[in-house]
This record gives sequence, structure tokens and C-alpha cells, in this order.
Amino acid sequence: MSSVSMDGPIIETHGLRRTFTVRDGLRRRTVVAVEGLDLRIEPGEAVGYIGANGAGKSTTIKMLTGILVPTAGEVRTCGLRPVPDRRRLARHVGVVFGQRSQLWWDLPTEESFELLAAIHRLSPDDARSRRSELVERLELDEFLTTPVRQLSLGQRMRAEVAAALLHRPRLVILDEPTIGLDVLSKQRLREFLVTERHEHGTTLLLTTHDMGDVERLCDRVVLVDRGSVAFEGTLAGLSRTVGADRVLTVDLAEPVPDLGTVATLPGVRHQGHEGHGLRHRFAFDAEQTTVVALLAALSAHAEVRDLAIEEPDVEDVVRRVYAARR
Ligand SMILES: Nc1ncnc2c1ncn2[C@@H]1O[C@H](COP(=O)(O)OP(=O)(O)OP(=O)(O)O)[C@@H](O)[C@H]1O
Repeated sequence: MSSVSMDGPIIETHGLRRTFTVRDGLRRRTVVAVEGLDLRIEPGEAVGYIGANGAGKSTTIKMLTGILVPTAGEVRTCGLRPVPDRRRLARHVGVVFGQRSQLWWDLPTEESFELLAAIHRLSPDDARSRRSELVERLELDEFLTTPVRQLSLGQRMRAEVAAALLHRPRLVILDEPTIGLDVLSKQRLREFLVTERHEHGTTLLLTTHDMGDVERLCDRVVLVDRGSVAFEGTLAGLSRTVGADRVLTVDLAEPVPDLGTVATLPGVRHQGHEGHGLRHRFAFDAEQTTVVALLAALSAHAEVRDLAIEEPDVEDVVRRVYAARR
């Protein structure tokens, strides 16, 4: 029997592959969902696992957690083999699916927590203290006695996260955790995950289409394309590779058509102007120049009335990486 490794990587895969056989009319066809995937994630890391729809993210997560058997290759999660050791692995891993509930639909949230505490065999003291910690941090108080099916999406996601983290897993896998949430709920959930990680050294692996999740939560991104790794590194590194800059748009009090030539800072590109120079767009690399420095440089030459900052979006970054590979 394999043992739970406390110092090796939390996730390690070599040449991981998974295919599906699908029917195409009368014929059968093989779909390769994951192809030769090599991943290594160390304890305490927070990794964003991104890619287009159908790139193989969910299939990977299912293999990491023992829901799906790999067609070929090696996989270890917390030092265990996910399929044969699935029950032992469940003690060390918490999984949150943004689009699928793991709570008991007709039960009040607090009863789901009691059931989960029993399933994970937490001691009554441990269950009580962890529960109060989560209730406080995720602000669950107001709806603990409400059946899950009556919760709003934001409330349900907080309850899902609490349920997945009740047993203090070493690894938390989140599949689109902020999908459909409003700005405030997203922010709260991200803040909670950051605190949890700092206090308990929890490893995070999350799939997302929201660049804000990656920016605020992850030290590293792994980008998959057709089931294998297309990029691995920091978000800044990814932005450098494909030029996913932020864009600052400024509206001026008076037209200044040549503003693009006067604001010369490292990592800033003037993208053009409209309205005879009333509105200008600047793409900038946040690693090299802050928005404050750029604004200060512009204000020396023009009176800025209004401004907007656009963040790079995951789909756009992914498209550019794919385009560069094909
Ligand atoms: N059970 C299945 N049967 C047949 N094909 C499947 C099955 N599950 C996944 N696939 C196929 O495998 C490929 C990878 O799918 P997967 O769901 O892992 O992608 P994904 O990156 O998670 O996409 P999304 O962002 O849309 O969730 C797709 O072509 C998908 O159609």
C-alpha cells in the first residue's frame, strides 16, 4: 500500500493520457482528452489550470481525484494512486465544482456539515472549532438553517467551499469556483482562499475562465492545449510571452493629438486616439509600469477627466498562446 507523502510533490503526473470512445453515427471514434500530461505541483503552491473549452481540464481533475481511470501514464496525488487509494485520498483533498453541488439539496447547510464531519471522522471538538472558523470567515451564519436548494448562488458557493474544506484538506481543487458570482461574492471568496492558504499552507489548484481569479489567487499558471501543457510559468511570464497587456483609456478635457509621443515609459504602447485626440488608449505591461506612473506621465501633458482600465482576459490570452503554437 502506498503511503501519504508529506514532503514530495502534492501532484505529480507523467505522460498522463485519457481517451474516450464516442459514437459518430454507426462508427466509433476516439477522442483524446488528455495527452502526455506532465504536471508537478509542490505543497503550498497555488496553480491556475487554464485552457479553452474542451482542452482537457475537467478530465485531468477527474483523474487526479480518482473519478476517472487514466488510459495511460502515471498519476500521484498526495503521494497516493487516486483510483485504488480513493478513500484515503478523500481525507487529504477537497473538491469544489462551481457548476455542480456536493451538498445535500434538501438539508439545511448545518446538517450537511454534520454529515461531512461524520464521514471524515472528525472529533466533535475538532468539528466544532473548524465549523465555527468557517462560518465566521465565510459569513454563513445567516443561512445555516436554510435548505441548500433555497440558497442564492453566492451563498451556495460559500457553503460548498466550507463543506469541501471542513476536514482541512492539504489540497483543494476548485473547478470554476467563481462562475456566475457577482463582484463582491467573488472578492470575498478569493479573500477567504488567500487566508486559508496562508494559515494552513493549503495547496490550491483551480480551473477558471476569470483572469481575476488567477491574478489574485495563483503564483503559477499551467495552460493546456488539446490535453497537454502549452505554457507553464507565472502570469506575468505568460503575459510577456503573448503580450497580454492591460489597457488604459483616458478621456481628456481638451484634445491632445500627440499625447502618444510624449508619454514614453518602459512597457507602454500607444494604441491610438479618437475624437481628434480627446480619447487615447495605452497598452501597458504591469510588470514594467504601474498605472499610477503612466497616469502621472500623461497628466504632465494633459488634463485627464476620466479613465478606464481593462484587464487581459483568460480567453484572449489562451487564444494568443494557441495561435502562436499553430
Ligand atoms: N465522458 C466523455 N465522453 C466522451 N468525450 C468526453 C467525455 N468527457 C470529456 N470528453 C471530451 O474530452 C475533451 C476534453 O474535455 P474536458 O471536459 O476535460 O475539457 P475542459 O477543458 O474541462 O472543458 P470545459 O472548459 O468546457 O469544461 C473534449 O473534447 C470532450 O468532449
